[in-house]
Amino acid sequence: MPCSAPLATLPPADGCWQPVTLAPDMYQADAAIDAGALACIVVDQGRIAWIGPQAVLPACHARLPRHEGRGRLATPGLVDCHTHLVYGGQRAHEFALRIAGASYEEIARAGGGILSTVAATRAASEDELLAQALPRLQQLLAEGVCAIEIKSGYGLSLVHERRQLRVARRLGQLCGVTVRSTFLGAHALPPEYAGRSQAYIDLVCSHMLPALAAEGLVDAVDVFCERIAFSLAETEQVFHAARQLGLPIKLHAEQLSNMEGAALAARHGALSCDHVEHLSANGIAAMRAAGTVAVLLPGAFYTLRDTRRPPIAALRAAGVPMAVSTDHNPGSSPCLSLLLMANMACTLFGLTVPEALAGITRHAARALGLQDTHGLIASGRPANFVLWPVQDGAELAYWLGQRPACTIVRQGRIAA
Ligand SMILES: N=CN[C@@H](CCC(=O)O)C(=O)O
Ligand SMILES: [Zn+2]
Repeated sequence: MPCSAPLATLPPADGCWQPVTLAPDMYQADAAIDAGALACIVVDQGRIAWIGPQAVLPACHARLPRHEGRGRLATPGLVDCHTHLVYGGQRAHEFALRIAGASYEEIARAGGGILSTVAATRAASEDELLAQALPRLQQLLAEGVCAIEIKSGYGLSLVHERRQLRVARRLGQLCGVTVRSTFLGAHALPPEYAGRSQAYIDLVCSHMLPALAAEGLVDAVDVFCERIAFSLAETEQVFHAARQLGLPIKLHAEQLSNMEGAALAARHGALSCDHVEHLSANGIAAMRAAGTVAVLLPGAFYTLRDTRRPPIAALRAAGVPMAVSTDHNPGSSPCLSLLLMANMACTLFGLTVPEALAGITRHAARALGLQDTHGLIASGRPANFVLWPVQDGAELAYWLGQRPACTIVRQGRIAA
């Protein structure tokens, strides 16, 4: 599997990758490339050193080894910007309950849903969580993912949230992939705090978050703002705590109802608001003003057989960047294909193909604050790109359940 070998043992990608074609809007060339012209990507010491037409490759790069590009289509490494990849167990029985007519909210209110995964996650050791998450990550990486967000939120106590975040860090090291870890302690009310929501949020803000941040385990902070989770006031309290620690924020916003969480998050400078099926005009305006990314999660929409689509036309008209992610989790989106999500963003939500491809690269990188290093092929950046055996970028969103045999350069190494 692609990440079972330590990154350092994989062959370096240094050299001239040619000939390749470059997907439009996914690169910044150092010399103008005519549409469809064969190009070259130069990697030196693990970084992209030059991009341009083969014909004008600077002599200084000619000494580098040559890698066969076979005319393949080059895109940046994919970015999966919203996952809950580390957890114990699975929830297939809830799938059966929903098919029989129960709703996600009803299952959650009856003590299932997120809380059933909390029980399974707490029961697992750190090594067990790692062993369960690793094959999931490997599947995503095999499809070209080069950066991924992993949230906590199935521990809901200091010791158990720490365990999830530590596994996220270990996965990044083990697989040589950029992992952004997001603290989602305010994902659900743990059973031992039933009826004491404010006390739990106080614990999250004054104890759990500062301790985990001090251990270097937190890159961003998220909240599930919803009628089955946390209120607007509780959400804002977590945002204040995050900002005091200088941590960026994100929000699970307007998934099942309009809580006006997106507007609140945007006012706090959120990197992203995610789900957003019930997003209001007010929320869109605030996101536009703040430059907040809308992260679309068609896997959850599909799995929960939702009928309310995110307001794509209004987001597009406002110029709010739209990212697309798997939302991999055992309840609402047990999905391990970002390309399938690009397909569904088109078919279910009405994104254009270029929008969907920007959604799993450039805009997804921005949703993680990684816009300067990921999501675009450009000189000076770490070498993260994929060479696809297709002629047309539309093929990436077109095939259903097919994993193209691609060449993957991740963190300057040939990973596949
Ligand atoms: N909506 C909240 N959190 C997850 C689902 C978590 C679960 O059901 O386990 C989501 O993003 O869809
Ligand atoms: Zn989520």
